[in-house]
Amino acid sequence: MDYLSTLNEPQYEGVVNTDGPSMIIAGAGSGKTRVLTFRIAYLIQEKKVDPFNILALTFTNKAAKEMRERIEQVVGSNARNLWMGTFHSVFARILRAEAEKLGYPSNFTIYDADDSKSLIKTIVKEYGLDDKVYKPNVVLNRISGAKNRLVSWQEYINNPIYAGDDAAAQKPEMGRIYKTYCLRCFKANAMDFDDLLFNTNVLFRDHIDVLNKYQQRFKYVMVDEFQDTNVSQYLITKKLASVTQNIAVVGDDAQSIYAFRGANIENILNFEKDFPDLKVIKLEQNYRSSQNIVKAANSVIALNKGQLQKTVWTANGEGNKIELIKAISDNEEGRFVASAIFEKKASDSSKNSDFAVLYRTNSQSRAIEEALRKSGINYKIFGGLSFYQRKEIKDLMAYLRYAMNPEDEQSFRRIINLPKRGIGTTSVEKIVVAAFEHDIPLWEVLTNINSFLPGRVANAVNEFVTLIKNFKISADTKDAYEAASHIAKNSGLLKELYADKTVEGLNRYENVQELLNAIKEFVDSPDVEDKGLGAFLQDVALLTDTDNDKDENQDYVSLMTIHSSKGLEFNNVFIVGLEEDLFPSQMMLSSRADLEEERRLFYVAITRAKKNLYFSYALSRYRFGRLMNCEPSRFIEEVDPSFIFVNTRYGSREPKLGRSENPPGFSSNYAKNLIANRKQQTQKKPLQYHKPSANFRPSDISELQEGQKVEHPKFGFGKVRKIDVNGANKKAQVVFEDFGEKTLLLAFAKLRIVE
Ligand SMILES: Nc1ncnc2c1ncn2[C@@H]1O[C@H](COP(=O)(O)OP(=O)(O)OP(=O)(O)O)[C@@H](O)[C@H]1O
Ligand SMILES: [Mg+2]
Repeated sequence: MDYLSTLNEPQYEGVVNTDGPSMIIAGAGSGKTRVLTFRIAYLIQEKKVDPFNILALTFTNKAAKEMRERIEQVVGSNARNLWMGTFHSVFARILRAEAEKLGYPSNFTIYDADDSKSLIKTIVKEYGLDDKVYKPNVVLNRISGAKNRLVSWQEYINNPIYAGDDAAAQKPEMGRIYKTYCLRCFKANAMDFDDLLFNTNVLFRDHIDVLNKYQQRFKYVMVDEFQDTNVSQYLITKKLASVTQNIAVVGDDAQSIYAFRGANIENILNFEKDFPDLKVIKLEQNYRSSQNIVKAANSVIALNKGQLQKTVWTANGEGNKIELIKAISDNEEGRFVASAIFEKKASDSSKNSDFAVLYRTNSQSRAIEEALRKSGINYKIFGGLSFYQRKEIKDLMAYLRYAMNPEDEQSFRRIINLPKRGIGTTSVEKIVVAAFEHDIPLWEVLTNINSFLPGRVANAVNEFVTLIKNFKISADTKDAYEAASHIAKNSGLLKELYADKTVEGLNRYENVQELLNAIKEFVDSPDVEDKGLGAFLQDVALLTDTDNDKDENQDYVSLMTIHSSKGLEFNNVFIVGLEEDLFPSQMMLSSRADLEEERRLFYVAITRAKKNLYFSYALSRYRFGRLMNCEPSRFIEEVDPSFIFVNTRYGSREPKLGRSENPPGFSSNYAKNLIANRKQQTQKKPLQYHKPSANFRPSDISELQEGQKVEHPKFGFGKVRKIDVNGANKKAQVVFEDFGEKTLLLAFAKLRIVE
């Protein structure tokens, strides 16, 4: 068995000790995921366990897919029957099978965060409450928090301790909104993401026979990234494994980064209590990264007080130091990243897929994206406004969802007047309220609309009903692709998009075609058993940020948030935007616990790198629509400086922003300056614009030359780097002393030529 011979001693223990509970809490890159993968292969191949009896819970569907592929390499296609996926996808599947026990039909809809928010908005409005007090986001977070602690709306209302004592909880109507939200979801045959876990808990609590069935089925349970499970997820796992006790969990407390979403690090302690026969396995050797990277990561995480003691070392070579790059602006940062990738590819023939750019927030991708595009480097953004969040895609998806479930209120609202049928929002409200007040299904109101609305609108609704009935037949009788094509065509959506001949319109049309392609692919895939529309919709509803991996065979640089990068590895990693208030995030500075979570996030980012790691920061950046002056992140300074090298080749243009010129981490004064600056500047101010000189008069710039010095009324003095005569739009690229490079359209630019 050659795959076992590649394991070190404790990894081997983790693989072959398949009976009874075990837990591996170990540092990044030490092979935890690999142990789980091999353990499954071992169960199937050596222990002759039927894959049907194995359940493996991963953090993303992508991780599940990769594990499955690796297992298939060992055991062959037999691995297909494994149950492996995210908590949400596995339990959505169980809930579909058992839905009627909870009073749901099996074709229930899964509401995404937008659906949930818009439902909350509606409820807040219906109650005549102020949506500045009851912000949909805040309310949703609160409801989500309650569900993840398994606090039902009844408990929330009856027992104020559940509501908590923070500002959000003090709002008196929160309980009522929670209640109505749940009732409306139920009525719409819909579950939100948190319900998938909450309802699984209810199912296993109230239906012992069902629990027994799954306990017997899943004889071996495994959980990756255990540190990020919440209470609700933990309870489900615990219950499933409580009979056989064959459970293995792996994780790293130093990588716990979802406390803000209810992940509970105490699950590690609970696990020890709940499974007293536990075998604890330690992995200490990191196989992923160079010495420099491992040591740098250790030096950072050592600053956290609340960590379990762990050793992480590597036998890998020393490797290169971390390169630190300073940029004047976010755009320049993007260009540096692009140049560094370009040069690295040229020097050692790396592929695009060897690179990842990691950032704290999705909005940072813009500058990086632009620079990569200009350099002709293929890239892909994970997360953010993904394909499935685009309007035209959501529109068609709403039709598909509605054809499956005519009680789905959010989809109904989206499509009832799309394309326009003359059914206004007042009529829509009347319909929804009628269903609620009479306590009848929405579909019943629609099919008896003449009793509720006056003639003209009623006629329009009747036409809509006929259309949906027709769609329903096709959803019930055809495969997902045929049904979706039929619906796209006959709903009028495609026609409307086709009629729009603008570039955006064309794009939208192509996006819809692309969705149909994706459905075709789904239907054609040998891994898919159920080829119906419902199965496809469920698949899409449960996509996680890193899943959207359609063009797998292409070679691209990965752009993603650090949160999404968990568990992944790349030869070369850029951590960009290492600036105070961005990373660590401004919102995470209020308590030591929050700052420690940010630091763990930094640790996760560092440990994604195998060979080369780059840090970058910009001295100014557009945020919230304003140009902000930024300071380098404290995290840069927290890395032991002996592992860092300042790359002045990229960051050579010194800005004049009154900052300390010392690169972070290199001078003992640096920390003092940083602290002093931070105290002075608790509130970030936008950069001061230039005051034009007294003799400022715009010059005739039709003759503007490269190399000339100019004055701009806002950006001050600068030098013309390049003039671009491309068609009618003559542009100048000017490097301003204080604002970095700007591209100005000469037809509009007010410039004084100084010399
Ligand atoms: N014994 C080994 N021999 C060779 N390579 C190994 C060994 N163990 C792990 N690796 C490799 O090290 C890398 C990290 O392993 P893995 O992803 O399983 O670590 P992990 O502990 O799950 O990391 P993370 O905490 O980031 O999720 C992988 O490329 C894996 O193939
Ligand atoms: Mg892992």
